[in-house]
Amino acid sequence: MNAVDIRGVNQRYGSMTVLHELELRLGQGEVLGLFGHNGAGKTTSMKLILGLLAPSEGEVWVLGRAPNDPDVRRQLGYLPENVTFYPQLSGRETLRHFARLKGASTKQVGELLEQVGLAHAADRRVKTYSKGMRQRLGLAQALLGEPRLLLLDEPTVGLDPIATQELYLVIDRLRQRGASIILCSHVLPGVEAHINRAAILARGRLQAVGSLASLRREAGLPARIRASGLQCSKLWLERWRAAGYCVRALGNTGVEVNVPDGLKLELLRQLLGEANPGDIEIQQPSLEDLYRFYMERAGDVRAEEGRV
Ligand SMILES: Nc1ncnc2c1ncn2[C@@H]1O[C@H](COP(=O)(O)OP(=O)(O)OP(=O)(O)O)[C@@H](O)[C@H]1O
Repeated sequence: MNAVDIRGVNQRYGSMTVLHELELRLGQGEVLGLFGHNGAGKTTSMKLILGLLAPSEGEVWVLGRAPNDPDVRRQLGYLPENVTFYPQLSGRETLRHFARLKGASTKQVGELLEQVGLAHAADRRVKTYSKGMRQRLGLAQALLGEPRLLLLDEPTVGLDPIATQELYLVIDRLRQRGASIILCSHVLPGVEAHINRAAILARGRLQAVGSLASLRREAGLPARIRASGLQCSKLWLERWRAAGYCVRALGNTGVEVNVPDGLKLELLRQLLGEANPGDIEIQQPSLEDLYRFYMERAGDVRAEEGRV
């Protein structure tokens, strides 16, 4: 049984269709990154999973049942994009309040505050919390009741780099415990190591879904090899340019070459066998490179939104 099964969903607001033939599955214990431009349909997809919207056409199944089934709701944790709390309550009181609403045990509260790094501020009023602290409290709220499925909308907004890393570690731990997670984000750097698959949505259509390795294969984007400390870098520049590679000099002794994935090892063998580089750096296409590729393939979204 999948944690989430979205089959052939078209979603309309009035006469506007914002999701087209959406097919998306989330396996148990899997972390899926859902990425897309503003207005791509990420929050709408989340609302369908939460049972806050019924699909105009198609089916949505969550943990094998209808999304609005009360049993499913108890097993769901949600961190909304703009999380708000009662400013007069302390962090601890806030979590207790949400635990009662959710029918979860309040015994977890102390442990959760510890887990998100808020134990020291547990009894301070939320109005004195920084944005990052409120975001972490939002995450603790989503974790109440040990949900089997977590939906995190922009969880790293407002977090500093160390707090962001800590949040990813929490996600890793939850995955190890078998939770299934959908993580929506505009912040791509750093997230790739913490997701199993990425789904890229543009204009309400799923452009790609898969592991980073499979998206790299499908997109066919080149890897970048940088060699430095070469005695005859000009020779390598000319040789690779003649072979049709995109290549540029890096200072007097370095070369950068863009090479299709299948030819990467061959070029590395040449370099190591025939030259004596001081250092070699290999850069695979990043999640940002892949995102850009699929967005461009979907058409210029910014033009449609009137931003260019
Ligand atoms: N209640 C609504 N009524 C009408 N249109 C809506 C409503 N909610 C969203 N939309 C439209 O649906 C489309 C998808 O919106 P959605 O909020 O799902 O996008 P998103 O990918 O979450 O965007 P963002 O990254 O900006 O949060 C947008 O064109 C948006 O204007």
